[in-house]
Amino acid sequence: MAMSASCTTLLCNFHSSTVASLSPSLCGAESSASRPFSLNSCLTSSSAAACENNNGTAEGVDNGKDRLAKVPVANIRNFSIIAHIDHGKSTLADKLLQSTGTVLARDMKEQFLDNMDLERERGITIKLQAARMRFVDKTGEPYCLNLIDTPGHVDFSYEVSRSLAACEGALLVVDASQGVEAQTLANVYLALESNLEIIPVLNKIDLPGADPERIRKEIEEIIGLDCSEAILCSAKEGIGIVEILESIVKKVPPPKDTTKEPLRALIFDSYYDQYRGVIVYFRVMDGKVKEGDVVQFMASGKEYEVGEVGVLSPVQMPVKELFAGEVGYLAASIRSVADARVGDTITLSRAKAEKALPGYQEATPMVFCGLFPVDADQFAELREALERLQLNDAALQFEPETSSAMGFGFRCGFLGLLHMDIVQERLEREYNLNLITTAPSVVYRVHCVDGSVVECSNPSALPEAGKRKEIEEPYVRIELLTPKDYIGSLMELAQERRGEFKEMKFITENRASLVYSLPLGEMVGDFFDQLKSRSKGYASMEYSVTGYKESKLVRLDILINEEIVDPLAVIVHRDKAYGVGRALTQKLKKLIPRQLFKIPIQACIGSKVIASEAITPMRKDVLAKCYGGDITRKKKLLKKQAEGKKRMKSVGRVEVPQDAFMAILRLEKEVV
Ligand SMILES: Nc1nc2c(ncn2[C@@H]2O[C@H](COP(=O)(O)OP(=O)(O)OP(=O)(O)O)[C@@H](O)[C@H]2O)c(=O)[nH]1
Repeated sequence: MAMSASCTTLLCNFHSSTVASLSPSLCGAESSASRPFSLNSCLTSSSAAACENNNGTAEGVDNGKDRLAKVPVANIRNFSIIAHIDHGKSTLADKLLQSTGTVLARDMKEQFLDNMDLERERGITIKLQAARMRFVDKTGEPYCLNLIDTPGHVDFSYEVSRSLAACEGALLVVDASQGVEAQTLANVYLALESNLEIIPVLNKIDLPGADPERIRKEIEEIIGLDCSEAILCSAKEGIGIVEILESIVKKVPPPKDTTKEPLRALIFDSYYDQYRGVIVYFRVMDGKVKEGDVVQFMASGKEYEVGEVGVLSPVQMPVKELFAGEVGYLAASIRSVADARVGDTITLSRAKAEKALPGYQEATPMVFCGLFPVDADQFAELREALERLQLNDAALQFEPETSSAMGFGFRCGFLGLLHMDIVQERLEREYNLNLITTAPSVVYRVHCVDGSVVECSNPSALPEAGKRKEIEEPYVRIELLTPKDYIGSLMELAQERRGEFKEMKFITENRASLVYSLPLGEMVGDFFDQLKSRSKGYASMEYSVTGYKESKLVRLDILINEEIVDPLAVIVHRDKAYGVGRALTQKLKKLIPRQLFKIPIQACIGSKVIASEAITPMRKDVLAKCYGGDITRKKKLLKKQAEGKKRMKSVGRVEVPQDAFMAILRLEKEVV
């Protein structure tokens, strides 16, 4: 997966004074916001003369801060920051960049590494980024530190694992007022699998509720990590930052100098740049790579000639060559991120490595939904927008879908719900599309009587009852960490969602871990919201897909005004079908606006109606209260009404609003 935050945005975020400070020759260059790529082309010329490499060391542009000065491999440190969401990873990364002079404080937009607008708004890191810093330790020895940022959401754990595999060490950031959370655990396990040196950092010690001693013990008990030297830090106030840098230098081992071996470089990120093709971020594990080399991406088999290699400081700065241990980028006019996927190994085409680096996985979408343009004329635009997003996001899948109720649209596959949300939001925001989205569904495996097996991600396409032998659905192992007061309500939640209890452990006196096996289909939707609301925000969760299991599932069809509305069809467990049918028809009755005629709403399994409601006729006359007079006021009211109708889809003669297509996700209270 590669979500599409890009260095385009990164460059745009630079203040023109930063541009000037990077290279004197850039003074007076066009604003990076208006011409994001002018910065890079300028850097190409300024750096060409300055880059010289020998015996596995890196040398680059001296921009006045020696940021890219030459250091031996023994003085390189590659590290990551792992943390639960909101424990302060991005704030700490910002402070590390500032205190090493990599980015000047005055140019620092808060959370520099989270550079995509959506990330900023949601306060979460979706996309990984990397930055090279120069740090001189207290003995006066200069070091090159490469920070590889990781996304902080369960949807992207594969990316986390790849960026960790590119490092030798990791800072484990734990909020000193909150303690260990589910995501902390999941990430620590990933780091341990990659044999990383882990440095515990207790963040937010400035908060009145911080209790570093308690959290120190908690980490030791739960993770078994020695925390006697854990660093006390307040990323916000800049406390403990130098100690962290010293500790990285002291504890994280340097990369091995394997420059003489055939090239193997691990891709931990890539994004599509419309002018230069895909830009690949990688760590050279063995060998070396330079401009002009023909490289092969071992998983995709594609070969390209390298047009540029460089380092991230954090803007891209071309260098002549990158050696084992170094982190950098390359551009090779690659057409799509699918050719250079995260986790793939880059090797030289003329001197191939025997084996690719371990750990590569294809991205498999887990959640699907239908996207339909409200205005049928926007179908071509939607296709183009999806194609453009896909250039940058190898995990996004889509194929055309036709629905009798909705017309032409696309069935799209995503890694998880966050991924789905982001893609939808980008389509609407960046491509100005007005979309109707159907409720998310998982992929069901249907065994048919004729012996065939059909994978079905669209409830309305589920084979007829008579043709099916059994249906399997994906299951996840879910671990919930919660204060003990909420154990009861979370167990209730898991049981309502057909969870099978696996184990419960008290990880400290007050906090428990609950493990369930749960159908993924029950988790898409509002599970996370429910978890947060039932635990007053204190519980956290982590899940991984374990496989498929047979379930007694049925397809529930919804008829509005006697017409089947296929995007409203849902696959539910047989025991829940009546409750869901009743709740869904009641909910739709509330959501669909009254019309001039009576509208029956029915829920059916096959031809059997299991619940029905009716919307009584009435015309909503927005002008009813507007006696006489002012035409402008009337126009305003009518315009408002028309705007409200924008996100509606006509199904036959009935206008169905967007909310109705998501009604299934908000039924919990109603379903018994
Ligand atoms: N009081 C205090 N607040 C902090 C500190 N560090 C971070 N914060 C705040 O905690 C919130 C979350 O910080 P982020 O840096 O965005 O957390 P994150 O771990 O990067 O979150 P994701 O990007 O979602 O993974 C922000 O409001 C920060 O201002 C700290 O040392 N003290």
